[in-house]
Amino acid sequence: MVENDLIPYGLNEALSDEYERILTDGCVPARVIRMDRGECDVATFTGIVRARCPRSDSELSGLCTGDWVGIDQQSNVRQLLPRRSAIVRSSVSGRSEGHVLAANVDTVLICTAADGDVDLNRIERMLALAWESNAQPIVVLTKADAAEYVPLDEVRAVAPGAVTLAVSATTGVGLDVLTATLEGTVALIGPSGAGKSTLANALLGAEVFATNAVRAGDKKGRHTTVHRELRPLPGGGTLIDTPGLRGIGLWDASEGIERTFSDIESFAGRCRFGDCAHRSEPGCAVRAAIDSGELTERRLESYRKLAKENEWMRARTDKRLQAERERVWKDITKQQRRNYRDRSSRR
Ligand SMILES: Nc1nc2c(ncn2[C@@H]2O[C@H](COP(=O)(O)OP(=O)(O)OP(=O)(O)O)[C@@H](O)[C@H]2O)c(=O)[nH]1
Ligand SMILES: [Zn+2]
Repeated sequence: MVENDLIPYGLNEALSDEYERILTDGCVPARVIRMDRGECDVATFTGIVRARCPRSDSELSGLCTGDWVGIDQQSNVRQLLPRRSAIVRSSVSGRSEGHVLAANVDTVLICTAADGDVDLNRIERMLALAWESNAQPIVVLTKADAAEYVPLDEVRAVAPGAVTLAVSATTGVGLDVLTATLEGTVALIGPSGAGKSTLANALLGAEVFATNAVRAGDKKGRHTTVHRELRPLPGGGTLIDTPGLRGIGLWDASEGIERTFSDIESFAGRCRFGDCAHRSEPGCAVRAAIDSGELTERRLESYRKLAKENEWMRARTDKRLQAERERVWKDITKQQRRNYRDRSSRR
């Protein structure tokens, strides 16, 4: 196998089989490692290539970092493999679609600085986004060296089903455990200052050292290669370090919310009334859990807030979708009238 092939970028047997089934004549497999207005960098069997994205009105217009594609001999992206997962946030443009930030992500690292206010609500929001994307979340408390107290237990309690770890990129504490937990393509999310870039560099290790070589003359760092968003990790797997992943507006995340709050969902299953609002109803198992200290009022409130936001987003989307459908329908009707007129005038 050549050094530049696609295996460090995550190509495996299953994907190869899929490509074999769908690749059309003259196209070769490639993975999008960076998007750039109408063009993208893709990794191919023979190295990194600049490719042209499909036109914005094409079916493939929503291409993003992490996508597996087929490119033709002129380096045009022609085909897109079905995504195993997609991190989607509400679209800034207000269109009735979510905005895909990264595709085919297997592990989402939810980063929070341990030395500041550890915001549990925000962690829950990011968990909902991660679960919804179909990736496995890992909650990472960063900068553990700088924190007097690392609230691991408090964070574990709000992240059922996810591994929660404390790390320090500075001292290296916890990095071995984290590395061993990583699976496939890894993406980092978290607020500004959470230590995402520093952690990404620590995980990339030698790779970054090679790309940010120091010039001998003035000792200034210099990027010897262009910035890539998706890079191979030294121990296998890949890492997406996408600046855009800071955004955490939810996009239709009902399932993600259910998984994030699986404890509340299971308490709720034991409430006497099926439509219990968990406020003052008799036989409410959720209130009972709060009274016994198994659940916090904060967490219930956080759940309510995210569920409400999600409902609002869905309602808005439904309205937009409706409006878009009507517009399309009107266009079709107009076109039909025109055709009809043309035909009658030709008679
Ligand atoms: N003490 C300590 N400081 C850290 C550690 N990791 C990151 N920092 C510091 O925290 C600050 C923010 O780190 P970044 O890696 O830039 O954070 P980020 O999440 O990438 O921030 P944005 O790029 O704004 O999204 C920097 O000053 C880092 O030096 C750590 O493990 N220990
Ligand atoms: Zn109830």
